[in-house]
Amino acid sequence: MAFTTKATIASFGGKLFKLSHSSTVTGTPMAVNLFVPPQALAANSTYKAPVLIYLSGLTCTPENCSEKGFFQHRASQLGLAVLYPDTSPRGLNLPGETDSWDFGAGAGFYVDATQAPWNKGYKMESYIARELPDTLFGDAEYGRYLDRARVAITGHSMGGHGALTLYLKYPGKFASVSAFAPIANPSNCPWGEKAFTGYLGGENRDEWKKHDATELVRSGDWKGKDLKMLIDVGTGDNFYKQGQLLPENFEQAVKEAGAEGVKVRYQQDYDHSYYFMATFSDEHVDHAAKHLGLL
Ligand SMILES: N[C@@H](CCC(=O)N[C@@H](CS)C(=O)NCC(=O)O)C(=O)O
Repeated sequence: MAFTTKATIASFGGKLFKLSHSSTVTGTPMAVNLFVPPQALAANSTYKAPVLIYLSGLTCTPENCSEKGFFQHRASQLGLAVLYPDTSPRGLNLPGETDSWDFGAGAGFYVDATQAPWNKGYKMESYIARELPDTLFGDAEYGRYLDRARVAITGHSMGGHGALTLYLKYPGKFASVSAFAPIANPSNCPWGEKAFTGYLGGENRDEWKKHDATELVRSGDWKGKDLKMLIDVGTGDNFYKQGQLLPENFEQAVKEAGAEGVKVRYQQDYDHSYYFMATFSDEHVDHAAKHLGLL
């Protein structure tokens, strides 16, 4: 069994499993929470739940969204599993790793670092896109609840950047994508510039483009393609007002690329907090469920 079960918690008729496993990619133990809906848990059930991966934002662990995002509410009704990974390796003890809240621990940015010392373990792209799903779906205890062929992705802020970029980088891997307040053009905002300088190198701006949702849309052949994408941004979000998110740049790139199926909604007065996610999580679950064949 690849996972150690730290806790099992009843939630909305299903179970939230708090897990830990040893990651080869990061070289550390990784915490991850998994919500399994009641349909898959019922005695003698052969139901395999499709999976929605939720990528969290800066400073988060798997707990933030499990406790106050309320994705379990609608996921339980529809028979959807939700996977909440961590946002970085923990405990590598790299110099400066815990000095700031927007870089290093809790701020892995869902890229594979190329720069020392971060290239030792800060490989969150490989971890989320490959190692975690491979390990989970192959696991004797937890894999049996899940349908590995039906996976969608969502995320918040840094995790919204992760969801959009992984979706665009790995066509076909995820049935749909959604995002709350995503860092949509990291090459042009302070959070992204700091992270990409540290993880990818300040001189490598061409490399940055491969990890920037706006640039990935700009450079790809998306004309007439249905991107199956839902994005919500709160107009009362201070990070939006400070220019950290830049969803308008993303919208402009989508328009120029001629892509279809991208819905960006500006939600009046909502801020950057989990009050915002909890308000719209049912709708983001429905978006994923539609593309996973559950609605
Ligand atoms: N620590 C930062 C805020 C960081 C922040 O807002 N993080 C967001 C993601 S970008 C979050 O989800 N925080 C955890 C929470 O609200 O539970 C500050 O002091 O301004």
